[in-house]
Amino acid sequence: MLSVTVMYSTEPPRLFALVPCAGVGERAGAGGPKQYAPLAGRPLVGHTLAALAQVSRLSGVLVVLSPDDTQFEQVVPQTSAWVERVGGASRAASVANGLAALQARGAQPHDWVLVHDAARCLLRPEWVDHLIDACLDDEVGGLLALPLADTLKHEVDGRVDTTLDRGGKWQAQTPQMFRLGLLRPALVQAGDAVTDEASAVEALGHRPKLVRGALENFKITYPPDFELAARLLTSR
Ligand SMILES: Nc1ccn([C@@H]2O[C@H](COP(=O)(O)OP(=O)(O)OP(=O)(O)O)[C@@H](O)[C@H]2O)c(=O)n1
Ligand SMILES: C[C@](O)(CO)[C@H](O)COP(=O)(O)O
Repeated sequence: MLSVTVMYSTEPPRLFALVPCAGVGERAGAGGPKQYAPLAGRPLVGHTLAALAQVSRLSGVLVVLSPDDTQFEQVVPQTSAWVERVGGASRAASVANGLAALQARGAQPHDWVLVHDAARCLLRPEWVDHLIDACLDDEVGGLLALPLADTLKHEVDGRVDTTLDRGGKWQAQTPQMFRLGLLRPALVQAGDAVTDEASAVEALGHRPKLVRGALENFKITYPPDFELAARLLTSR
């Protein structure tokens, strides 16, 4: 197992949220970055940040924007979140750059970072608290996730090639919560090969904790997702 030594301070660890918000939203087809699409009276990312703002144990929220982002301050004029224009070519690069920025702002290696997709705008503060409660005393950290509820097919040319065993398989969500001193080198080592933080931590030989999330915590990815999200947000 490759190991990364995290120096633990005697100070109690703080908790920060890091929100990657530098994607282009190609699959969503919204005509621009999906995080700024209007949704139930707010830009999509406004809902995400409003939920995180209600998590009292967070010492700060850092939003990672694309270097050429010109929209964030216009569409989210009032936010207590910090903003850094250090987004990269992949989600992993945006998160890695954001972690460096967070450390430059004073976060310590033993502090916890909860990475949450800007595009998971249905987040509820109680799910974040549930993750924190489950991981705060854990050696590795963990993530919200859901056990697969459907039968799983492998496709070739639009037809079923084979039916896969779904036993023990979970769908990863966010937030994903790890110590800064573990996650930063894990992402540097993993590079763009990973699609979530847990994968980078797993590649170092660790086993992140799976904490049951909620079906509603889905990621806006494809065009029909906007309408479903709008209906759910309006009904709250
Ligand atoms: N280079 C990137 C790519 C993605 N993200 C962020 O990571 C989250 C999850 O990514 P995804 O749903 O894939 O968003 P996009 O990359 O925007 O979508 P697509 O892949 O369809 O272009 C989003 O909040 C997105 O803004 C990011 O910060 N930097
Ligand atoms: C991090 C993530 O939300 C976990 O499910 C997901 O991997 C990000 O989506 P992407 O499409 O891979 O950017």
